[in-house]
Amino acid sequence: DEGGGGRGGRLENEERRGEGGRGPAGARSDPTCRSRVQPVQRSSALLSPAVMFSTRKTWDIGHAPCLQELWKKDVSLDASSVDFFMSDGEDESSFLPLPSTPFSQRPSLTAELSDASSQQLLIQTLQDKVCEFQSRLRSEEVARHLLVKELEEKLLDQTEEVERLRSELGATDLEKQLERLLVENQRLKQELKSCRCSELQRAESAEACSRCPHSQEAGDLRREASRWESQARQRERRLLELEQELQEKSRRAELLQRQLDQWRGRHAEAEQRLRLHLQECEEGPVRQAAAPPGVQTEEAEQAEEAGSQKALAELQTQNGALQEQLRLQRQQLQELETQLRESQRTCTQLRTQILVYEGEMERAQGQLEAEMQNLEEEKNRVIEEAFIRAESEMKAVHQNLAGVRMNLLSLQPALRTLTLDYNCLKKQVQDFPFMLDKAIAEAKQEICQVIGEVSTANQELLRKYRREMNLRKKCHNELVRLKGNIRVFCRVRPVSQEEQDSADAKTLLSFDSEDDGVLYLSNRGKTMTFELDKIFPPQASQEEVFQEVQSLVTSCIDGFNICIFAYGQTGSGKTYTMEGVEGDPGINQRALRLLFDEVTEKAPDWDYRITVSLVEIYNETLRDLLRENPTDKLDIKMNPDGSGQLYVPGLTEKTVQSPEDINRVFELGHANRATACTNLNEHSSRSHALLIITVSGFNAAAGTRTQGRLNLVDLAGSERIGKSGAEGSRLREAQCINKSLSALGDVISALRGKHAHVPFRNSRLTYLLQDSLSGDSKTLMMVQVSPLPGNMSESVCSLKFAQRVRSVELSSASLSSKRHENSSTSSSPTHDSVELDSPPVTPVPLPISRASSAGSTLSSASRTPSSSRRRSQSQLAAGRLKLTA
Ligand SMILES: Nc1ncnc2c1ncn2[C@@H]1O[C@H](COP(=O)(O)OP(=O)(O)OP(=O)(O)O)[C@@H](O)[C@H]1O
Repeated sequence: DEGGGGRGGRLENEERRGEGGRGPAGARSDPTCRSRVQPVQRSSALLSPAVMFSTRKTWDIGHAPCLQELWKKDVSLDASSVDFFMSDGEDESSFLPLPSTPFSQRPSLTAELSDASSQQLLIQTLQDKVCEFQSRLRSEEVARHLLVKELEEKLLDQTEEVERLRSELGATDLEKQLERLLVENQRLKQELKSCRCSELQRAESAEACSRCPHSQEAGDLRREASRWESQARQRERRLLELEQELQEKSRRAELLQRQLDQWRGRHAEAEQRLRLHLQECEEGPVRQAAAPPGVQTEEAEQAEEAGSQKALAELQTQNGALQEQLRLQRQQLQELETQLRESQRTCTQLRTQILVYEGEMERAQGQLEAEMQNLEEEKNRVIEEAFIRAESEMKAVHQNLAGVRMNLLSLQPALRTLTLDYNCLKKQVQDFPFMLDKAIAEAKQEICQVIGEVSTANQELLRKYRREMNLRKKCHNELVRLKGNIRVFCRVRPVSQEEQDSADAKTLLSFDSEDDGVLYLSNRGKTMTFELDKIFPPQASQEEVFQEVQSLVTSCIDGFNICIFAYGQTGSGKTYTMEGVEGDPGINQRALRLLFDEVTEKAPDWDYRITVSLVEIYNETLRDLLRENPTDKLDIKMNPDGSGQLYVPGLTEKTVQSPEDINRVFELGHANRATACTNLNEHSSRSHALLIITVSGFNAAAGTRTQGRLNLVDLAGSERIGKSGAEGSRLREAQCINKSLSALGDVISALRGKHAHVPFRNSRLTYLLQDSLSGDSKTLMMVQVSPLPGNMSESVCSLKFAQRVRSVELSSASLSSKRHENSSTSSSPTHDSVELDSPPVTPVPLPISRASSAGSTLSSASRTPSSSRRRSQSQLAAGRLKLTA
């Protein structure tokens, strides 16, 4: 670079000196030549390094002289001949017609030189001048030869300089670099191809190892490789551009070469013209010398001298033209030098760019090699991992394959069986629609047949059911007729806490552990035995008591009329048994709840309606406790519908559908009973309280209707008037109570004695309960007894009342032997000694009524020896019933 720069600096200095040396003539430039040169300079400035480096041939511009030496020679030439050549400033056009002008003036010159002597002198002079001119021409020719030689040498030097510059500028290195880059490019292409192959292999291995955990890394590597591929493609494109630029430079060098050749041609033509002109100049004096002497005069000599002067002027003009040509050639040389400098600068730039590109290429190559190395290592690593994994997987697959083969061998028989089953099932499935249709048709036919049979059976069942119902009713009636419809229970209340503290707490009652129908009473050293249907000791719970009566309650649903009386002295526990206390209800609430449950159970077939009335009988006055004004008196009348049944006009009947309704009814009854008296406890002791439950049922399927009535009666206290010592209103109360209780005893006696007349009308109580006491109705008398010795007399009266009823019952003719046995038991010595102030029961033999009704049987839990005895009687009666049926 320093040598090139130095040469460039020297050339510029010499160019400046040359311009200064040429003076005004150098300042005049040919516009055509300038216009011809300038486009070339512009195009050379636009040449790119890529064109210059495209091929070496573009720089083969032939032999050229060194411009520096040429310039030095040119300067020396210019110093020796400038005064001669620069004497005239005519332009180039005046030089060209030079040969014609001397020959056109030469005949006039010959005519004027007539004088021989003068002509000889003139000729001699002219010869001398010609000789002088010839010598000068020769010298000029020599100078021109020298100039041409110098120009040729300059061209040679220039060519050599160009060659040298080419070598110095490293054209060969550039070509080597280019070749190296091409080789590198080929190598990169090969590597790229191998990378693509390896990528393909990697992709195949990735497909083979679809579960490879390095698939992500392989994807990254592929993206990196594609990035490098794109960079390589960019560099390839850059190389192509450089090649194109080099080709362009080559074309430019060829153009310069052609211009140089043209310039040489023009130079040769000019030289040829100069030679011809010199030859003509030499021939002119010779021809003049050949003309006849003696005719020359002084005038001729003068004319010849004028002609010589003119010729000399012409020669000077020609010399000026030649000088002008020389100046143009110098100018062209300067232009060529300028182009050369441009080329040198371009070469320098190209070299710099090449160095930069080389650096980039080396860096890129380094990066690419490192990436390739990394990729190769990564590829090898991934391949190794994949290989190891594939090996392990292959092992597992082989093992699985072996297991599968074993399974296959073992499964083949099963498969055959399954195939057979499948074919069989397939055939069955194919046949299934036809079979299904056939089965459906058969099923329809069977269903129709069964429906017909069921319908017929239903009709038959319905007929049988109705017959059975009638039979059942007949049997029940017969049973009632045979066994009686009144049952007598006794319940002994416990001693309260206050009563236990007193001295009178010792009870005189005892129970038979083996017979729940026997009660012993010790009085004055004597023991009385009372035998009833059931005796509840003090520890008997409300539930146990209700279990004994619930069969009676449920028979109400079947359409029977039921009466349950609580009989006993005041404070013996009647209200407790019937109503109960809070949290432990008595028979009333339990009966209603049981009825609800039974009705709900039969609901699908039966539609039941339960109504409730609450009535109080006080001093033979009937009052409705569910009425708004409970003090109103009610009357009992014969039903005007001609059914012969009684009814109470205006009696409130509340429909109950839930236990909540029951609670509301009882609360209302209690409230009305409390408002009608000053002392509720005393009032309740002196009045009868009746809960009348009516159950009406309708069976739509059977078309049957039932209606049963359950009368739950809490009777007034049964203590004797004499003992109580009552007077006035209390006496009247006691009389009314005695009257009604006596009437009840009379009615029961008449019913059991099957008297033609039953005195129902003797009291409001019996009159109101007439329908529930007559016919196939059932009655339970719950005799309440106090265990206290102080109440012993009343307890004995109550028990004797119950015993008498039962004695009458056992006096039936059908059971005469049993009655005799029982009579001997009951007529114990102590029995007769007890004073009986109980209601006046008519001592008429009553039918036996100790067994349960057809719709109500005693619970198995209460079966005792006594119960077994009673059961044997029931079986006997049932046998008779069967015979009757
Ligand atoms: N089986 C029993 N268990 C526990 N306590 C009872 C039992 N029977 C009665 N009692 C209690 O004895 C007391 C008197 O009972 P209750 O009022 O029922 O007699 P009563 O015969 O109805 O009297 P009244 O004729 O005055 O109505 C009450 O406090 C009652 O709680």
